This record gives sequence, C-alpha cells and structure tokens, in this order.
Amino acid sequence: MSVIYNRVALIGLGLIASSMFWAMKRGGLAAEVTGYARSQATRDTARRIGLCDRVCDTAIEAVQDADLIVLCVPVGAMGPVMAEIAPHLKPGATVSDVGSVKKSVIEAVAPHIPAGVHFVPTHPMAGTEHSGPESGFATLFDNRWCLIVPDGADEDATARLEDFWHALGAKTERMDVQHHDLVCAVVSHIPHLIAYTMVGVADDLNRVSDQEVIKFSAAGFRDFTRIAASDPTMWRDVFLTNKEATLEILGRFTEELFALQRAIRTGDGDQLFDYFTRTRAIRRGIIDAGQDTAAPDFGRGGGKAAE
Ligand SMILES: NC(=O)c1ccc[n+]([C@@H]2O[C@H](COP(=O)([O-])OP(=O)(O)OC[C@H]3O[C@@H](n4cnc5c(N)ncnc54)[C@H](O)[C@@H]3O)[C@@H](O)[C@H]2O)c1
Ligand SMILES: O=C(O)C(=O)C[C@]1(C(=O)O)C=C[C@@H](O)C=C1
Repeated sequence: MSVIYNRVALIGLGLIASSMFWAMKRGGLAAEVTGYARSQATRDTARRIGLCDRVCDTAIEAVQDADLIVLCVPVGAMGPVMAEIAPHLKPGATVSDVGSVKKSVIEAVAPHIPAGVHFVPTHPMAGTEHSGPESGFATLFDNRWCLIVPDGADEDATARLEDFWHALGAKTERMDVQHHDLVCAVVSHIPHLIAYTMVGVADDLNRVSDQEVIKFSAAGFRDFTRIAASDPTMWRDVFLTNKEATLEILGRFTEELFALQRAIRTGDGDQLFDYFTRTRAIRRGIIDAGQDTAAPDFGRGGGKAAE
C-alpha cells in the first residue's frame, strides 16, 4: 500500500490511536506519524514501545505541518483540545475524530475549525475493554465498520479519509449525525450501561453471599464483566454527551424488561419462548453476516512489539 497522508498527528495515545498507528505502519500509509498525550507517563510509555515516529510534549508541536490530525481523546475533551491546536493547523489539512458520540463532538469541535481546514468526523466500530498506549494492535479495524459522519464536509477530504480507513482495514458507511447517535445508543452505549449495572448488582450481592456470585459465574456473566471493565472516563463522557438517544433507548429497554418481568410473574412461557427465539435469530444473523469477531489478536500484528 502507499502513503495516503504525508504527516498524521494523533492526539491522545490510547487504544484507538495506538491501533491506528500500528495499522498505519502495517500498510505504510503515512510518511511520519506524530503523537501527543496529556500525561508525561503516557508519552514516556509511547516512546518506550515505539508508538509514533515522534512523540511530542505539546499538542501544538504534534500538529505542526500535519496533513491529517485525528483527535483520539475522550469525547468530553475534544472541544478544548481542538481550541488549543486550531491556530497551528496547516491550510488544507483535515481534522478528524474517533469519538463514540458525534452530535456533541461536532458542536464542540466545528466552531474552532479554521477557514481552509476540513473537519470530517468518524467513528470506528471496533474496540476492546482495554485502554492506554499499550492496548492497541494493528488488526483492530480489520473488517470492522468505520462510520463516517461528514455533516457537510468537503467531498474530496471525505473521500480521502474513507480511503485511509479502508487502508486501515475497515469498511466504511456514511451516516447522518442524529442517526449515528441513536444507532450507537442501541448497539453500543446501552449494552455497556446494562453490563455496568449487572456487574454492580452482582457485586452488591457478592457482599452477602460470600463470593459465590463471582466464584460460580460462567461465560454469560464473564462477558458482562469484560464489557464492564471498559474505561470509566470514556464511558462517563459517552453518557453525558449522548443523553437524548441513550435516555430514549433506556426507556424502551425498561418497557421490554417490565414486559418480561410480567411474563415471569404470570408464568407466560409462550411469551418468554417467543422472545428468546426472536433474539436468538438476531445473533445467528450477525454470525452469518461475518460480523462476529472472535477473540481479537492482542499482539500488535505487524507493528513493533512492546519491550
Ligand atoms: N475504546 C473503544 O472501544 C472505542 C471504540 C471506538 C471509539 N472510541 C472513542 O475513541 C476515543 C479514544 O478512546 P480510547 O479507547 O482510545 O481511549 P483511551 O483511554 O485508551 O485513550 C485516551 C487517551 O487520551 C488521553 N487524553 C485524555 N484526555 C486528554 C486531553 N485532554 N488531552 C490530551 N490527551 C488526553 C489519555 O491520556 C489517553 O492517552 C474516545 O473518544 C472514545 O469514545 C473508543
Ligand atoms: O468491543 C468492545 O469491547 C467495544 O466495546 C467496542 C465498542 C462497542 O460497543 O462495540 C465500544 C465503543 C465504541 O465507540 C465502539 C465500539
């Protein structure tokens, strides 16, 4: 593959940025990748494991002369970061972000975009419960969707960013802002909230049942604990910024839960059976469509190994 952007700057060096870096290295997609993270410890780790060609001590230095700048920080930090780097961007550059919520990010970032600079929001639908600079791997985006939310962005800049995501291994689909936030509330945000809640409930019970809840938990509950181990800052920001859509879906979820609660109380086996049959078919549909990702490769898959 060949260089798509000469210089790429990654702001925030966690799971998504580090996976992007290793995937860029795998494909030779950028001549130079610079990186910046807020904490000295993260920058030190990045330097130690060879994450980024150059780790900078300021965001301003990292974006100097960059053709593509990707904001990979928690959703609530996107606006302040953008305000800081805005005066230092090269005319013609593209700014993008990988935030899990789009409406609030666009509202926070777009007002700071200077004339002559493009802004093309994206959202890779790939991740793990791990975070930080050492958690990334080159194959994270392979065959996964990356949602592109141009929201009126320049067509050439959008098409080039789509080529970039294809070269990172992803499939892309363009989506309207509101629709994005609603879809993600259904397929990602509320499932995380449910997992957090279920593990919290089990933890409460654990105190009265002498470790039994954890001791005897099998695969189902363990899947919940994996999701509930996801980064607290990231997920706090998701719920604070996608309030409308998550409350809407949570309302529907609660209604269904009450219906199932009633079926259990009244002994309505047919209702339970029909419901579970319908949901089982959804799982089978996901597998048939090749969307089920088995255990991901947590090695860096072609990038430099950690020391
Ligand atoms: N984890 C996932 O599954 C996933 C998937 C898709 C998109 N996203 C989105 O991608 C973004 C990054 O998520 P991640 O999983 O890589 O997170 P992460 O916690 O692994 O990394 C975030 C990085 O941003 C840095 N950071 C935090 N605040 C900052 C600030 N103000 N200035 C500079 N750096 C700052 C942190 O130090 C860290 O290096 C988030 O917006 C998240 O919503 C996450
Ligand atoms: O695979 C996981 O562990 C994830 O949580 C990834 C996941 C998701 O919910 O699917 C999490 C947040 C994102 O914004 C996109 C993807």
